[in-house]
Amino acid sequence: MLANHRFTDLPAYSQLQAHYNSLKDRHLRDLFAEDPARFDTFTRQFEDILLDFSKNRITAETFSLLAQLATQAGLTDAIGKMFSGDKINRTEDRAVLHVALRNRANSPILVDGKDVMPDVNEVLAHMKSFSERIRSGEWKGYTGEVITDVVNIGIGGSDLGPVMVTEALKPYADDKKLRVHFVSNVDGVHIYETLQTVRPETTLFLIASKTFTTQETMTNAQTARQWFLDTAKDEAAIAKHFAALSTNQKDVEKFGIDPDNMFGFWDWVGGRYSLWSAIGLSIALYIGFDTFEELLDGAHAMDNHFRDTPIEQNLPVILGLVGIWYNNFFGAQTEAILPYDQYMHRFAAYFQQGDMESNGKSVDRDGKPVDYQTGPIIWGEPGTNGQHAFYQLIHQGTKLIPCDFLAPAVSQRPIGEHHKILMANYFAQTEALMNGKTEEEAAEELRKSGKSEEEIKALAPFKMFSGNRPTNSILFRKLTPRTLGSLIALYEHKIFTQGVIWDIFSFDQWGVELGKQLASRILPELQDDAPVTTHDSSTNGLMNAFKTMRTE
Ligand SMILES: O=P(O)(O)OC[C@H]1O[C@](O)(CO)[C@@H](O)[C@@H]1O
Repeated sequence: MLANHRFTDLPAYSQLQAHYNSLKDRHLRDLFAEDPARFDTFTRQFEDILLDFSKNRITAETFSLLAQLATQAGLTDAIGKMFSGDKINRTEDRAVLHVALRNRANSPILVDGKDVMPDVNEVLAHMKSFSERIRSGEWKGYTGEVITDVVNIGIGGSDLGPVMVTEALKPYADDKKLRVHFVSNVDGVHIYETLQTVRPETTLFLIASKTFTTQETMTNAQTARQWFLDTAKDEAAIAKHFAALSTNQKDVEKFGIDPDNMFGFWDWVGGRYSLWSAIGLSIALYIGFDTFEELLDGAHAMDNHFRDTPIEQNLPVILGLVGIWYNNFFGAQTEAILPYDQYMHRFAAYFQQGDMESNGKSVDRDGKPVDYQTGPIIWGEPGTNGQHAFYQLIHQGTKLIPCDFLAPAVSQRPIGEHHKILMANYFAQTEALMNGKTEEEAAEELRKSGKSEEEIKALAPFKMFSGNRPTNSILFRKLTPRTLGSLIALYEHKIFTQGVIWDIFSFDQWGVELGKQLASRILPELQDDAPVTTHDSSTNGLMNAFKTMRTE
């Protein structure tokens, strides 16, 4: 059981508060000028991944106080408890063991006295044999043709991870053995458009749902089933074209999926942490099982680092602490994740769920309302596209937006000067955000461009940049499966670190239930033309307008 604490009662919290008051007006320019070794002081390396957190509004004292905050919150103990299978997800009475899914050391991990590793290994072996049969063409569809397309039907954690990873690791699917498609939205448009591009004879559907009850997924799955049967005509053919990735064997069988095509996982796998489990089958099919294992290896290596490394050297902990510094002391509301790698274009979207569904909580572990900020709003797009969209606000707006800049040193597609141009932008952005441009510098530039003193006076205030805007730079050698695995685990453990320090439960998601409940209450009311009167005037009014618009 994790010991509860009140975040704002931790001794380091008040020390940080006082320290914040003395540091808040200091400029990063000055911090760099004062300490020529700042880069060395605030850089950490893990395998091929370099984390430079020197462009943050911190000093050695800040860092030491933040580390004390983590210690006082019992972080080391909490990490140990997660890794040893304690039921740290108390509101659901579950262990939290995505680390077991990639426990390449295969050391026993006990839940209720039973080692989970044999089951993990059995499902991995099933995924291996299944994916190899499909990829080699040994597995045939009901007409004897090989499978060419895989459609993963799932939503949230049963979609975002596989989408993000298959996009990120596209170069590892250059053998083009299979195409993968993802259907998540219950909007019929999504499945319609996908089904336009595939043939029933050569398509494998993966119904990915931990619970196998999610309305969106079950609706899409039934539509896919019907579409398939419209051509195949024979229910027996389903066994060759449908597989289930789920913890709910009973409902999988009810759906008519062959138990041999079911890939199980367990209640101790959170949906948003499940890409390493059976939910990753679309990944294994796309890049091959051996490459999928490299992804697991990378995550495992980061797990070991997180579990075994002292706080001040621990990359996920550092990211978590720096985030807390801005979230709880500077009052920053959001954090941007900005990958300078087009293959990582869904990385921020993936961690929107990862972070916001985990730490978007407002009661502490005692069930009491918190009186401090918890999880940040996560957002971002790949560079350089973001530069031409929202960076204006990051550079000159009124909000403080801490940003993570991620980039590979080696491009997967080295074409001409592209990568150097991309990286020039990567380096330029963090430098610009840190230094800014003073009004005098702006005036001098205008003078050089031949403007009159009057014009200079009028324009300089618009052309100056305050700077002092914090960034982390995460530079890695190349976006290999191993590195991607490590990067994902890095952010997962950052989320864990922050949840522990804020004393909240990061592994439930009750906040998504109310909308689901109301949607199922509303659905029957949309089945006829009768006026709706059971809700507030806005909801009644909108539902009645909807009915009218459909009949006009
Ligand atoms: O895999 P399932 O059970 O269909 O759930 C899908 C998603 O729905 C949620 O429960 C709520 O959005 C997520 O946590 C989960 O990833």
